Amino acid sequence: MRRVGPVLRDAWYLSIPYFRSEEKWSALILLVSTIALNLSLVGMTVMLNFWNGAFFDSIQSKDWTSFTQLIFLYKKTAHGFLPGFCEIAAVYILVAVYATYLSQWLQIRWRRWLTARYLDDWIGDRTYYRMSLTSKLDVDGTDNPDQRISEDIANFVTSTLSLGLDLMNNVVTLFSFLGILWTISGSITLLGVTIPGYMVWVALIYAIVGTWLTHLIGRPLVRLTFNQQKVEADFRFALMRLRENTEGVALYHGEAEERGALNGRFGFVVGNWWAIMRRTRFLNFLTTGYGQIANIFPIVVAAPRYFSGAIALGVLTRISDAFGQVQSALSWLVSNYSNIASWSATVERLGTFHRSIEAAHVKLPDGAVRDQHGEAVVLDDVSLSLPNGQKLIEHATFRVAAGQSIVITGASGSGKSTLFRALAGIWPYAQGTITLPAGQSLFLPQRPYMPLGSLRRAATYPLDPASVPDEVLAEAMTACGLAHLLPELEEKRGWSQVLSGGEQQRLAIVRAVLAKPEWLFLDEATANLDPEAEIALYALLRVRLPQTTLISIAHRESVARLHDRRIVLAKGRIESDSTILAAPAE
Ligand SMILES: Nc1ncnc2c1ncn2[C@@H]1O[C@H](COP(=O)(O)OP(=O)(O)OP(=O)(O)O)[C@@H](O)[C@H]1O
Repeated sequence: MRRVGPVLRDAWYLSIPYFRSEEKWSALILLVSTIALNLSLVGMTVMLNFWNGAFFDSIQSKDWTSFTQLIFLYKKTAHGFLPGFCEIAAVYILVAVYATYLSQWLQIRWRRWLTARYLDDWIGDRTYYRMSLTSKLDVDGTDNPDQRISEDIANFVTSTLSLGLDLMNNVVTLFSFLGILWTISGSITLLGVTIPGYMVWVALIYAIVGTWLTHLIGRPLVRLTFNQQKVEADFRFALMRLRENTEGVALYHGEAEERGALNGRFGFVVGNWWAIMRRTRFLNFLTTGYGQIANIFPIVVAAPRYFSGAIALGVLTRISDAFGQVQSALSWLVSNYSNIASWSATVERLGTFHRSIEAAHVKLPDGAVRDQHGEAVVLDDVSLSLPNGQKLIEHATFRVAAGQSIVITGASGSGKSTLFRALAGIWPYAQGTITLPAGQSLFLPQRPYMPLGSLRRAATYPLDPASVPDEVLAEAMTACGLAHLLPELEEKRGWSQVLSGGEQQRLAIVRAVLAKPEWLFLDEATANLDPEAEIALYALLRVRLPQTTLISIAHRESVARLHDRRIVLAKGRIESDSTILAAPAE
C-alpha cells in the first residue's frame, strides 16, 4: 500500500477546505447531524443487546407477560425501563433513513463545492491549456482530467463520508460492547491462571490475526485499483476521440487501426481486472472464512459456561451478540480493505492532479510582459520559443496602429500561429513586451471551437445566446452565407462533425460580426473557403466592422492583398515589414 501517512495527509488537505469555506456552517450542521444520527444508531444497537438478553430470558422462563411487553410495550427492569421492540424498531427505522438522507445531502453539497473548486483551478488562469503544453501524461498525474473531476471527486466524497462514519460507528460500537462483553463474559482459568473478561481477549486476538493477514494479502489491491481507474479512463477517452473524429477515421478507412488500438486499451482493462480478480479471490477466501467462523466462534467458546449452568441462555445470546459486535468493529479494516484500497487510489489521483495544477502555475514562465492599456498593438523585442526551449522567433518588434490592417505571412512552421497565441496571451514561452489596446479584441483561430449544444450557442459563442436578438443573429448568419442553417438554430447536434470546414469558419465570422471587436485577429480563419468566398467575407468584415482593425495570418496572396501592410516571418525573425500597394485598377 502507498504509505498511510501521505494518503491521510492528501485526504486531509482535500477534505478540510470545504469545512472552512463560505459553506462551513451548513456543512458542519449536516456533518454533526449525520454523526449524531449514526451515534444514536449505535446507542440503539447497545439497547438491543440488553433487550435481547431480557427477551431470551423471558422465553427461557416462559414468562408470557414479559414476552409480550418486550415486543409491544416496555418492561420495567431493575435498571429502569426497557422499551419494546416495536418502539425501538420504529425509532431505528426513522433514524437510519434520515442518517442516510442527511449524509447524501452533505455528499452532494460537498461534491458541488469541490467540483467548483477543481473546475476553477483547472479552467481559471487557462491551467487546462498550460497543463496541455507541459504534461507528460503518464508520469505527472495529469491524465484524464475529466475522470478526475467527475468520477474521482464523487467517489472521494462518498467514500470519505461512508468510510469515516463507518469507522466512527465501529470505534463507538467497539467501546460500548467491549464494556458489555467484559462484564458478562466472566473469567476463565487456564493453566492455573485466571483471565478476567476472557471473551474480550479472544475477540482481540481473533481480530488482530485477521487484520494482519488481510493487510498482507490485500496490500497489492491499492495499486491495482489505481491502475484500473486509469486504464478505464484511457479506454473511455479513446472511444470519445473516435466519436469526435468519426469522419476523419471513416475517410482514412482507419477502422481496423482504431479497432486494434481500442482492443489494445481494453486489453489493459481486462488484464488489470484479472489481476484484481485473482487478488480479490485470495482475499475473499480469507475474509469470508473469517466472517463465517465468527458466526459460531463466540458460542463455541462461551458454551462450556452455559452447559455448566454458570450463565443463562439470555446471557449466552448477549455474549454472542457482543462478541460479534466487538469482533466486527475490530475487523473494520478486514471487511473494508478493498473499499479502503479504492478510496486511497482516488485520494492519490486527486492529490497528484491538484499538485499538477499547482505545478503548472509554478513551473511555466510568465510569458512576455503584457500591457493591455495601449492605443496600438506593439511588440517590443519579443522572442518566442517552444516548450523544449528551442527558439522560434527572436527580437520581433513592430507596431500596428488602430485602423491599419496588417497581414502576417511566412512559410508553414515559421511560427505565425505561435505569435498569434503570444498576442492572445496564452503562450507562456515568450520574452519581451507585448502591448495590446484597451479596446475589445477577438481572436479567431484556424479551427473554430464548436461548443456542445445548439447551433445558436455555437453561432453566438462566447456571448450569452440569450443576449443576441433573433433578428440580429439571423441577419448576421444570412450575410455570412449561412441562411440555410437558420431553421436548425435550436438543434443540439455535434456541430463540429455536421458543418463543413468552410461553414464552421463562416460561423466564426458570424461571431465576429456579432461581437463587434475593435481589434480582430484572424489566424487563417477563412482558409477553408474558396478564394472568392474568402474575399467576400473579408469585404463583409470591412463593411460591418468599419472601426475594427484587422490583424490576419494568411497564406493566400489574394487575402494578403486585402490588407495595408505585410509582415513576413522567416528564419526565426521578421524578414520584412512593408506596405502593400493597392492593386492597380483594371
Ligand atoms: N505546443 C507545442 N509544443 C511543441 N511544439 C510546438 C507547439 N506548438 C507549436 N509547435 C511547433 O512550433 C512550430 C511553429 O508552429 P506554428 O503553428 O506557430 O507555425 P505556423 O507558422 O503557424 O504554421 P502553419 O502555417 O503550418 O500553420 C512548429 O514546428 C510546431 O511543431
